[in-house]
Amino acid sequence: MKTKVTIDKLNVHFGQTHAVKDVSIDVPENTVTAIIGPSGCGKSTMLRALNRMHDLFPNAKVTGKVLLDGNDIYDRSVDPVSIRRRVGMVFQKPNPFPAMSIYDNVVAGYKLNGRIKKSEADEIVETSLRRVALWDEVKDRLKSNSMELSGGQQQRLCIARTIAVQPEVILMDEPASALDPISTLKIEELIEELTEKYTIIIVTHNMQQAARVSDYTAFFYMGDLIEWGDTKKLFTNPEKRQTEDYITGRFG
Ligand SMILES: Nc1ncnc2c1ncn2[C@@H]1O[C@H](COP(=O)(O)OP(=O)(O)OP(=O)(O)O)[C@@H](O)[C@H]1O
Repeated sequence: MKTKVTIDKLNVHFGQTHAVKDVSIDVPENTVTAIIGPSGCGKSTMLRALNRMHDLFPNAKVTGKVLLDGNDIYDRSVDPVSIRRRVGMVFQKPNPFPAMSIYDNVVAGYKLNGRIKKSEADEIVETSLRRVALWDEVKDRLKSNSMELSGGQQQRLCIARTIAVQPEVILMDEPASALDPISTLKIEELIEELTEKYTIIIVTHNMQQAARVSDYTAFFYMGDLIEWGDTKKLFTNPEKRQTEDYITGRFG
């Protein structure tokens, strides 16, 4: 299987805090990798290092390498904006642009590439909304404000906005933790479908969710990667004692 993202001896510091410690992981293409671990162990920090979001935090220092298709995204010649286009992100709380319609939200990122024809925008909106299974629910009110949607619908809209720019990798930071069980199920089903086209890395607090949606799991503890590998194996026959203690609920 082709490796899409190679994380090689990655470290992230915030001043004195060493949040991610010498982490190396290979992420195979068209799979879901879950990042799990107790609060504060560095999951979100790890995720944000994968599309250079830390460039936006003046106190963050990233060392080591992150390769996308073999090329270092931290290389000096690389424009971080182009990386964020290839590596999209979905956040914990649905964050549609509040002043915009459903339609405009979907094409918002795409339009940054320059002016587009209405027919092209129409097609992107329909394709993206169909892919997140939201089209039938909203096709008759595309010009309504996005805030009129439920939380679960808003999150699917945000995923549609992310995929509209045709990324290669999608980072998801607890994408379902603010949602009810039915919306959560829809997001989980969607994640599975999206692996046909994308490589997905998801941070989740919910171990059942990690076990349900992911092919590979990485367990972090206090900034260290304790163990990573096949999800079924990690949850049934972990190699490290700390992993076993965590997945059996002995701490965290
Ligand atoms: N912008 C920042 N400035 C300073 N310290 C930070 C920043 N972001 C994260 N940290 C610190 O880095 C460490 C890891 O935080 P991170 O948010 O990655 O953990 P997490 O595993 O995602 O936690 P949670 O599950 O609670 O969201 C923590 O000690 C946190 O306080």
